[in-house]
Amino acid sequence: MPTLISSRFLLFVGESLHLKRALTNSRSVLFHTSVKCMSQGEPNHGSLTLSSIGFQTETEPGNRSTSNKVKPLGSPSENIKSKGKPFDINEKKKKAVRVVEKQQIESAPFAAKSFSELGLPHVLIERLEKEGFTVPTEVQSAAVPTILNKHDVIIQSYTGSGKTLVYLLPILSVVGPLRGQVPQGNDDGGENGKKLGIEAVIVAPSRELGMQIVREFEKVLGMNNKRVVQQLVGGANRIRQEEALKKNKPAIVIGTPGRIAELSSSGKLRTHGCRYLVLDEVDELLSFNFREDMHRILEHVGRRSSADPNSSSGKTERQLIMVSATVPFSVVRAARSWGCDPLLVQAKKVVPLETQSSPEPVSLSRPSSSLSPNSAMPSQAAVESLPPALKHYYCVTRLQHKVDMLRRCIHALDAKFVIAFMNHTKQLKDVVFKLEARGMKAMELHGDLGKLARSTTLKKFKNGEVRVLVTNELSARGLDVAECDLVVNLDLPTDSIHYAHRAGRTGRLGRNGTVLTICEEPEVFVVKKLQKQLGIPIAPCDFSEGKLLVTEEKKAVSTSRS
Ligand SMILES: Nc1ncnc2c1ncn2[C@@H]1O[C@H](COP(=O)(O)OP(=O)(O)OP(=O)(O)O)[C@@H](O)[C@H]1O
Repeated sequence: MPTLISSRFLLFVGESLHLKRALTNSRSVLFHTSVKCMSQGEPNHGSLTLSSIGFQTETEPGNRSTSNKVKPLGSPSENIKSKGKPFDINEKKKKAVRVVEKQQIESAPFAAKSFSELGLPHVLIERLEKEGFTVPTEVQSAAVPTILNKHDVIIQSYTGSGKTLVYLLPILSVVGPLRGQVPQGNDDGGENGKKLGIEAVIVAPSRELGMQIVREFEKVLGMNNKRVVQQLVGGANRIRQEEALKKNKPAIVIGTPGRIAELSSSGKLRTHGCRYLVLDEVDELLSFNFREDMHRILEHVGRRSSADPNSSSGKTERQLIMVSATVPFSVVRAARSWGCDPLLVQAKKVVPLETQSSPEPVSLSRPSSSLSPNSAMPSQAAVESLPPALKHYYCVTRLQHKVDMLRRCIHALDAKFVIAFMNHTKQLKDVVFKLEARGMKAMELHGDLGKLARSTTLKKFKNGEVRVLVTNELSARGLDVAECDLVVNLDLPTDSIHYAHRAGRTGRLGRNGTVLTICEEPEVFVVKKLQKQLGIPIAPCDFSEGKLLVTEEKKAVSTSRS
């Protein structure tokens, strides 16, 4: 059902955006132009070549591209220079142009040995090194140069592979005090003391994820430059956010769809000059719940590139960056609607989106998907969404013994940071009570708690005061607790996408991690189907004498850590 609804939302957004254009002015024709722009290229279903991504030495019609030089990936300063020029968003006649430098994607360093290979400014690399970031991950190696070359992109890579830095680095290369050609010490985000307004909007589906992204930006920016970024998450004091926007004039805002849309509607957040729109956990942001807010954001944050080359709206062409570990076909469709010639970037490949032609069965994301005939097929949306080193198990027990099984598993694996997922908020308290009664420190985390309670709980979990975080889908996406060594499904996730995001809270950035699904006998076939959809082994297990025993094929093999 959620997929059906979200695809309806997409149709609604797509239709209404186009309809609006058609009704308001003659720009309706331009929609067709932009569609053409997306389908004109030669059919190419392999890796990119210069011609397949439309490399040309002439200026394209309209103002889409004005650059006629290909810069090799190894000339960082050139790359930065060409796009770092300040622009005056108030000068309406002078349309802001996003210069797309076509690049030879094959030369992307899919496993760069250092950040300096990626075309980032020196001052930014220095900051990264100070914070302990020395070697880029594979997806960072592939995606950072692609984004620096101004392509609209979908970034798909498994959980915990560092997708936040994938967009953070290109943005900070161009926006704020660490950008390429600005002398150090000028922390106003612009040249000659001029403020440039909001240049990047980053949208995340939950407050926790929004705040986490803010902290990642602040970490890289350093203490003295924190004010370049402003959080705009829901639940926080709106007046204070408005005052901070006025006073600090941040270049980058990060928030949840509701609060960003609210501030935009009230005129307190001006984003027409925005150059980057990032949708983190994009498949979640496309859900029905966010439809109106996302519609507002997509309409008001910059201007879709090539949507309207002759527009006099005064809006800047924005670069669209969509990110998730799971990319259902709805995201591909959305990227085609809202972006221009978007590329799909994965850890080891960069391909044009036209190659993603076959929509997966709609049933995939439905809660009932596990029962559908197609559900035993590997899911394009969810494969390669999980770190390969994760270990997956399931065990069978009665409903009333689930918490006891959870406790036995924690002891057997000597797990220190455990996240236990359930489907219904009301049941979380009961599990916390049972664990605490047996001397195991636990706390619940869900959306009905206030902002302060949520952040206090998370803080206590992160600093080790709480061993088990009992939570619902709220914590399934994006939450980054490096030490988390065990994820337990006390209730089955609704589908493989939800399984992937829950499981991905452990085993982050190459660490070890275990995922245990505790189910009842009649649910075992669902686990088998999840296993096939995700393309991973989920081994049956049991716990005996403080050890985890794999019970497959009647063999009992001890895999205890101790
Ligand atoms: N190159 C790097 N070197 C060291 N640490 C890194 C690097 N890149 C990212 N990290 C760290 O790895 C952790 C995971 O990164 P991040 O949360 O961006 O992953 P993700 O792919 O977005 O995960 P998810 O899909 O679950 O949201 C973070 O703590 C981040 O600071």
